Amino acid sequence: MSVHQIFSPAVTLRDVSRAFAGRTVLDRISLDIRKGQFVALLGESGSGKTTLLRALAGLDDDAEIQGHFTVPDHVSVLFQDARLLPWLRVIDNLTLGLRRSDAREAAQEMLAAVGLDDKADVWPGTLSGGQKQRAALARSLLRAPDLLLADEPFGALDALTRLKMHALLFRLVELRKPTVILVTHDVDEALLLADRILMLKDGRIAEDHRVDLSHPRRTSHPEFEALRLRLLRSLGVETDIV
Ligand SMILES: Nc1ncnc2c1ncn2[C@@H]1O[C@H](COP(=O)(O)OP(=O)(O)OP(=O)(O)O)[C@@H](O)[C@H]1O
Repeated sequence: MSVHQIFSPAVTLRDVSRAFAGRTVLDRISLDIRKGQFVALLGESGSGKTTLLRALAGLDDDAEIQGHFTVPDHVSVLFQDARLLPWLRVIDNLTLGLRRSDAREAAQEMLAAVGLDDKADVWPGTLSGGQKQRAALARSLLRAPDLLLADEPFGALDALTRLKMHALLFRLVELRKPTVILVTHDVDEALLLADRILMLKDGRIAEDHRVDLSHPRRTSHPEFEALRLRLLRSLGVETDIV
């Protein structure tokens, strides 16, 4: 591996701006994210997190984006709703569009990895919310993305299922080490999973924190708690009542 490969970032943004009807949402954002880094993107509601993610995912109108950004070739996107096609069985949702001869075997393995090995042949409509999200995660990771863009993937799940999904996502990401950008409202989720936490405010990256805590992380760790309070305050939460 050359020095260039080691240090070249997976994602770069240079003066990226996006406005809707003349109102600036992203304001000349410049950023480098290194390969394999797990980045959590926080920000108040309406601060532009989804807008930024959609731009990187190629889901926005290129003509409307100013500035320049680069992402790797293989990008997977995970949304809050699992977006499984209801007329395809779970395994066919996973293999849809996959061009590899062992697609079914690989999909079955991935389903096993997310604890859904017995659900391959059922219809998505028969799955619980957590199971759908696990299937969606399996579908994303089956594509072996270099970059995983996740927009509040666990936002609609109950607290217990969320915690299980955190552990699952962390375990699967550790195996393949894609670069991850996770949009979340949940400060604890960001602190439990991410190496780096970005705070979006007024269209800019207002804060950029490195999280050096080892895994598994404990919410009771003093550094965890200190950063948690700081992030909550930045999000406008009165921290004396949380
Ligand atoms: N297609 C659109 N047309 C007009 N305005 C838009 C469009 N998409 C987003 N916006 C505006 O851009 C701003 C940022 O929206 P965005 O969804 O990126 O915020 P967010 O940080 O992801 O919010 P939330 O945390 O509530 O999901 C909002 O004011 C929103 O109304």
